[in-house]
Amino acid sequence: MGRGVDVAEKEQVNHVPPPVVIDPTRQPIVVVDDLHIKYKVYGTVKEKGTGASALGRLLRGRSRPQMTEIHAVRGVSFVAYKGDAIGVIGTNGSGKSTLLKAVAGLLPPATGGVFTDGQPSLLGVGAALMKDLTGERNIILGCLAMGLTPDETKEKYQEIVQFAGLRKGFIKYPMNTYSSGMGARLRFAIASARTHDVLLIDEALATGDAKFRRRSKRKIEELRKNAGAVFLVAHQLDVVAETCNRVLWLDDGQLVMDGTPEEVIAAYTEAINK
Ligand SMILES: Nc1ncnc2c1ncn2[C@@H]1O[C@H](COP(=O)(O)OP(=O)(O)OP(=O)(O)O)[C@@H](O)[C@H]1O
Repeated sequence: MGRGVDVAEKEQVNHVPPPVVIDPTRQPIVVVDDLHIKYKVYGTVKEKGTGASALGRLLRGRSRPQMTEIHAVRGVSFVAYKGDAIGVIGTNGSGKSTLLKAVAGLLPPATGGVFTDGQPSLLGVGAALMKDLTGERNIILGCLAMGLTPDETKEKYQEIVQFAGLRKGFIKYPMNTYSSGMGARLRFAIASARTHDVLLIDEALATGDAKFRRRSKRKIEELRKNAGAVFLVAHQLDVVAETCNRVLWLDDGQLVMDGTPEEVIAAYTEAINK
C-alpha cells in the first residue's frame, strides 16, 4: 500500500528554488546553488538511548547499527564576489562548518552545486600543522605546502614570525608546547603569507587576544584586496562586524538572511535573545 504524502512533504517535493542571480557588474568568485549536504551516520538513533533499551537490543541480537542521514545544509544559495569578506553566523549545529567544508570541496553535495573561481583554502581550528615539529619547521613546511618556492619561503619567514607574535623563543619549541591560542596565531600567520583565491577561516581567530584580532582584521582586509573572497565562521559577532562586509545567517541548515553585518547581526541577536 502506498504511503500518503502530507502537505509539508508535498511542498518540499514540488519546491523549485529560485535560480541564483549573478550581478553582471561584479566578478563572481563562489556560486552556491541550492546546496544540500547530508552526512551518513551509523547508529540506532530511532530507538531510545537508555541503558535498559541498549541492553535489551544487545540481548535480542539487534545491536547492529543502522544508517541514518543528517541533513546538515538544506537548500543554501548565494554568490560571493571578488573582494567580499563574508561572515557566517548561526547557533551550534546550524551548518556553518559544513557549508565551509563544502565550499572548500571537502564534502560532496547531495544535490545542488558549488562553483569556485580558483582554489579554495580552508583554515580550520584543526588545520594540519605538525605538533611534534617546532614552529620554525612548521612555517617552512607550511609555506612549501602552500606552493611557495624555497626563496619565497625565506623571504616570508620573518614576516610570519612577527605576525604570529609568539612569546619569546617559542618559535624554536615544538608546537605541542603551544597554547591553543598560540597555535591558532601561527596557523593564521602561515596561511595569510600568500594570497588565496578563496580563503575559508573556520573559528581560527577565536582564540586570539584583542591585539591579535586587530592585526588579523588588518590582514584580512589586505587579503580581501588581493584574494578573491574570504569567508569567516565566528561566534564572536564583534569580530564578524569588524571584519566582514557581508554576513550569512544559517539556522538548521538553511539560509535565514544574507545582508550587511549591521542588519543581519541585529536580526540574529534579536532572534537568539527571544
Ligand atoms: N562528521 C559529521 N558526521 C555527522 N554529522 C555531522 C558531522 N559534522 C557535523 N554534523 C552534523 O551536521 C550539522 C551541522 O553541523 P556543523 O558542524 O556544520 O554546524 P556548525 O554551525 O558549524 O556548529 P558549531 O557552531 O557548533 O561549530 C549538525 O547537526 C551536526 O551534528
